[in-house]
Amino acid sequence: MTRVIGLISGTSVDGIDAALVEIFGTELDLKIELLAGETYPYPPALREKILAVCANSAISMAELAELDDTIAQVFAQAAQNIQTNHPKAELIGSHGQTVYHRPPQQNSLGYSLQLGRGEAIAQLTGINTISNFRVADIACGGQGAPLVSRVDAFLLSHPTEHRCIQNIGGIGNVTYLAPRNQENWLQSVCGWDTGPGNSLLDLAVQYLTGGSKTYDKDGEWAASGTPCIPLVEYWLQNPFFQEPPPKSTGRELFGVDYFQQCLADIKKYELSSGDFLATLTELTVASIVQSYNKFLPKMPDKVLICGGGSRNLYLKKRLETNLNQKSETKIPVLATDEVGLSADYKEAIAFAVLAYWRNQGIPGNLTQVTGARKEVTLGNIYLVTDRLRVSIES
Ligand SMILES: Nc1ncnc2c1ncn2[C@@H]1O[C@H](COP(=O)(O)OP(=O)(O)OP(=O)(O)O)[C@@H](O)[C@H]1O
Ligand SMILES: CC(=O)N[C@H]1[C@@H]2OC[C@@H](O2)[C@@H](O)[C@@H]1O[C@H](C)C(=O)O
Repeated sequence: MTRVIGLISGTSVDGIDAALVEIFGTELDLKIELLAGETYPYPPALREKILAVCANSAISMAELAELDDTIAQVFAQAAQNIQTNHPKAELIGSHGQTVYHRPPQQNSLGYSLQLGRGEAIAQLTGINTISNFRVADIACGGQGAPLVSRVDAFLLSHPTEHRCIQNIGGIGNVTYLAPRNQENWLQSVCGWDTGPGNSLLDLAVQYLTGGSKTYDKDGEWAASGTPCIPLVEYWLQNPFFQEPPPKSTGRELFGVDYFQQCLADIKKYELSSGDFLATLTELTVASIVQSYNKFLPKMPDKVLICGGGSRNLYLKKRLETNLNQKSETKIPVLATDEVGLSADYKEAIAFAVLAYWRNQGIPGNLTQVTGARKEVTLGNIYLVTDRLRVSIES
């Protein structure tokens, strides 16, 4: 057993998800025990700065260095806090904070930058730390995302059920899992970014409330409105939604500029604020279901949702309705908690597992998901215990 801390702050930039887990086995026998899970909100000024950088505001190299170190410090503090009243962890897997993601183009590699450098976290915590998970996959021509699919496969596949594991964070991403009893089940895993999760919804709530609210709690505001389907159908014409996998995205596409365009588009319709939020929710839901209909080998028996959007009751209801519009048999939408894996901390758990695999030389990517030429171990290892130095001193 290895005790590992997983750390991540995603595209919602709402805070650091920390998970303290005990990990057993390797792949087919992989098991995890969640000892503690917590979200540590960013200080408001730091969140503002990160969101500005994510929205492409220019910063100097000195400001970039300072931001990288500040994020490393708050990540290190989260690692210390999550261990309170628990035995010390042996390893940290830190995703860091994505501030820029550029999928590979025709003849050029992708690029993905996560701030909160692992070498600083290692020194601040005194715990061996693994970070920078995306670059090895990108160097092999991959998208560098989504990386949770291999972890989903070994933690959430079922002997006989076809499952979709749908993350609804700032951005949405899916992993399709064929039954484990099926021959070559691992090779038949697929996955991709589906498009906006909560990113546009959050921007809309912040716009409508002058910043006094940052999200639509439980989807109550959207539930008071009616989605404008013609607008959703117009937005779904965006090339991203037609693009076959492998594909990844971020706030670079579904961020502030896209939101401003949505605002301009609604001017032609007399939408209430509830209608506007219902319509943005419908875009998230319709982009998910359309990608299943277009790119899955078959529709799943069950959809398991995770990420903050899994708490949005209106979104969950609309997803279930949309999924079952054409389906003969009812496809239930459940939170991953229902199958024993925390919907809130699944991504943090995933990076704990990816670090654990890196430490054992086990690859972390699935080439059929990211499009990388080969499977590779993911992450840079930063050691604080140097065996050589100990042997010289002793
Ligand atoms: N009770 C709730 N009701 C509705 N929405 C919620 C609720 N709690 C959280 N959310 C939504 O979830 C978002 C945060 O989700 P999450 O932490 O999964 O995003 P993330 O991990 O940063 O994104 P990504 O997975 O794209 O990196 C919030 O910004 C909010 O929109
Ligand atoms: C560059 C980046 O941070 N991408 C995120 C984003 O947020 C959701 C989706 O897009 C996913 O592909 C990815 O993160 C998760 C943890 C992943 O790599 O699986």
